[in-house]
Amino acid sequence: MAEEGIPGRIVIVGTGLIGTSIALAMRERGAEVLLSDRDAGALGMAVELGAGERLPDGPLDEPADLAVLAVPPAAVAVTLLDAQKRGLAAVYTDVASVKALPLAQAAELGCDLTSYVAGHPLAGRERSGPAAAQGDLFLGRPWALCPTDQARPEAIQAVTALAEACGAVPVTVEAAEHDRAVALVSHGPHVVSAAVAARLTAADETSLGLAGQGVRDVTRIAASDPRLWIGILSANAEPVADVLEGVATDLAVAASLLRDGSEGAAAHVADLLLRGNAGRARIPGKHGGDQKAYAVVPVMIPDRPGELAMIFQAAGIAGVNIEDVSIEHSPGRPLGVLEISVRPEAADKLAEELRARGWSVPG
Ligand SMILES: NC(=O)c1ccc[n+]([C@@H]2O[C@H](COP(=O)([O-])OP(=O)(O)OC[C@H]3O[C@@H](n4cnc5c(N)ncnc54)[C@H](O)[C@@H]3O)[C@@H](O)[C@H]2O)c1
Ligand SMILES: O=C(O)C(=O)C[C@]1(C(=O)O)C=C[C@@H](O)C=C1
Repeated sequence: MAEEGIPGRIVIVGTGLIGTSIALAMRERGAEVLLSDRDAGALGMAVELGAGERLPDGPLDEPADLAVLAVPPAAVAVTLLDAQKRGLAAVYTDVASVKALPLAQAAELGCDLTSYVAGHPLAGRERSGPAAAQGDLFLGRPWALCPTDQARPEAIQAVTALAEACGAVPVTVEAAEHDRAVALVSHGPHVVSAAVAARLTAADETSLGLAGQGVRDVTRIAASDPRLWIGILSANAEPVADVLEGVATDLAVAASLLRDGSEGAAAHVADLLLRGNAGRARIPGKHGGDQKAYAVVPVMIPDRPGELAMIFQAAGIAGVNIEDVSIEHSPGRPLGVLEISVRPEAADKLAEELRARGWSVPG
């Protein structure tokens, strides 16, 4: 039974990262979720993850409260038209990272704009597909809503309730203003991250071997799906180009000042760094609660076959559920660091079990 005040029956079209994350969040609130994707593999995996049931091919016995279109920006308007023709839901929303173009396309195709409220959760990951989905992805994050003048109040209310039920903070903003804003805080930074990461394609082994956390932080989002992102960037081309030109100017000036080498030049470069400090400080903290915080147990692992399996088995024997793992390799070294994320209350137990079995667990 769905909690009161939330859309109780939802259709999700597009069971990738965002669609499946919304589905998981809404399932946790007791909603009935019907899933659809043109990719049978993505759909099957979302169902297996417990995100919901398959949407039947034929008509529904009664329309769902809400349909969420979690498809790439270029597919939003056609998907909306199709969903409305099928009468899938009383209210429709999407999650695309750009808003003005899909809205214009929806109007051009003759979609019903009274039941449609465009949306965009400002939360995501550098990985695509249902396997990367997380039910707590949206906790405390802004969720932009861009209702047109034609949107019915009940439609706005239903989409607001979806965002809130996912733990996000709804922010109403006009579509063109949204697109300029995300060019600055999301799309521009994405290209800058890609440009920094692209320098590494020609890097030699010595340089790569010296990579620390700084370059990993700056390039995390450069690992994202280029097909999705070219669609986002080209649908928001002018605002993104404006941001990139500003960044390019700062970089060109910094390069020429560094070559100059004088004290005065260094002071000018320092000015860019200070502006960087000031800009970074202006990014607000998240509005609400944090995503689940896990404790990380680091384990030094010898580069030997079967080592990971034995560690996972030891965690199982200790009764500790592993939430996530990552491996830090030091190129050319016989040891790596396995970082095991577990619930904070389980961290000591796991560390003790692993130490007792001979592994080195620093800290
Ligand atoms: N990735 C992020 O960080 C992020 C964050 C917020 C919003 N968004 C937006 O969310 C949307 C989905 O992105 P994602 O990261 O989940 O991508 P994804 O690639 O993980 O998932 C997209 C899914 O849509 C399906 N799809 C594509 N066209 C379809 C169609 N016509 N009908 C049915 N299914 C279709 C694909 O098969 C895929 O399973 C995009 O519009 C994106 O701009 C992405
Ligand atoms: O954190 C990430 O990996 C993201 O890509 C998230 C991010 C962002 O730039 O904040 C990217 C695009 C989306 O439209 C919304 C969120």
